[in-house]
Amino acid sequence: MPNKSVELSAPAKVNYRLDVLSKRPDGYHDLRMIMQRVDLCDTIRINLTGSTGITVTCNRNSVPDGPENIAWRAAKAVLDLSQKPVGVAIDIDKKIPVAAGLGGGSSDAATVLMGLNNLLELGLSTEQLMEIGVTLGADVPFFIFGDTSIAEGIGEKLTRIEKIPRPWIVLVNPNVHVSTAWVYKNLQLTIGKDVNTMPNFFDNIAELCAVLGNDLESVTISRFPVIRDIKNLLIQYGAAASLMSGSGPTVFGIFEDEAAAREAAKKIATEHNWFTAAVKTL
Ligand SMILES: C[C@](O)(CO)[C@H](O)COP(=O)(O)OP(=O)(O)OC[C@H]1O[C@@H](n2ccc(N)nc2=O)[C@H](O)[C@@H]1O
Ligand SMILES: Nc1ncnc2c1ncn2[C@@H]1O[C@H](COP(=O)(O)OP(=O)(O)OP(=O)(O)O)[C@@H](O)[C@H]1O
Repeated sequence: MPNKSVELSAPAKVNYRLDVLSKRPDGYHDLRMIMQRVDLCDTIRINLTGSTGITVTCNRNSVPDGPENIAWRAAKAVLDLSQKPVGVAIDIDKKIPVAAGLGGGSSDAATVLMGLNNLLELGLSTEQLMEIGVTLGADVPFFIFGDTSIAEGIGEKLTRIEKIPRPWIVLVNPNVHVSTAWVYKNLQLTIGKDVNTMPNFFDNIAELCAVLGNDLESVTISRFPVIRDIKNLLIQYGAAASLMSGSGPTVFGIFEDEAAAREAAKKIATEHNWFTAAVKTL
């Protein structure tokens, strides 16, 4: 069994829409979101080792390497379940900004769950992997599900979007870290929020742009006003719409085509010392 290994891509996500519906007794919030994967990926190398135990290495100092790493906890969950006498060495080549609203840690964890399921030949179904995933983090099931989805519950109830355009996206991150827990804690819930169902069919980019929204945006902007400046800059440089992703601070702009996205990303990167990337939607 040992000496088997695999190298996998763990993509980032953006939230096209994030409605917070209510606060639950357990402190989490019921949400309704539209989630989309984008082609900005961490590379995850998973090696089965002869000795037992889990190690995580990463090219970024700010990412923890022990049990605090969500990828470590994903490996632990699978090893506990499998009862096989193997160890796991995980190496993360981080490309996704950390604590950025792009779901990087969640995607790493989902990739480890799926990768180990294959390497150890456990035969766990997508549903079983998603059930393990939600015990690690609310965004993890989405990355196992894969497709562009409406996510409900705390993020674990996923419905495939029937039709949606695949625009280019420009990501801009002003190099500050945002704590997701802090954002939810500082959110003032709107009483009597409209909880109508979310559309799951979009004919074109205009229809998609019309539905964009994020209830967490004003909370994070109150702490980091630069997010509003980035939203405006993306529109100025040709985005059809712009929005903060997840709990932020990363802002994304929607572009019809690759050339326009790359041009906007280049201008912003030249003018500002921010993380900037033009990426495809997956
Ligand atoms: C902001 C989003 O990224 C949008 O996709 C997610 O809602 C957050 O997903 P995540 O980072 O995987 O979340 P977790 O690691 O499970 O939770 C981090 C913290 O966010 C808060 N949290 C998260 C999800 C949720 N539905 N309600 C919450 O209130 C909780 O305070 C929790 O302690
Ligand atoms: N594999 C990992 N990659 C990145 N951060 C990790 C990882 N494991 C643990 N962390 C910790 O988790 C925190 C959140 O990181 P992450 O990049 O997942 O946030 P995020 O992009 O805001 O996620 P979300 O969009 O789900 O809220 C960081 O402060 C980091 O220290």
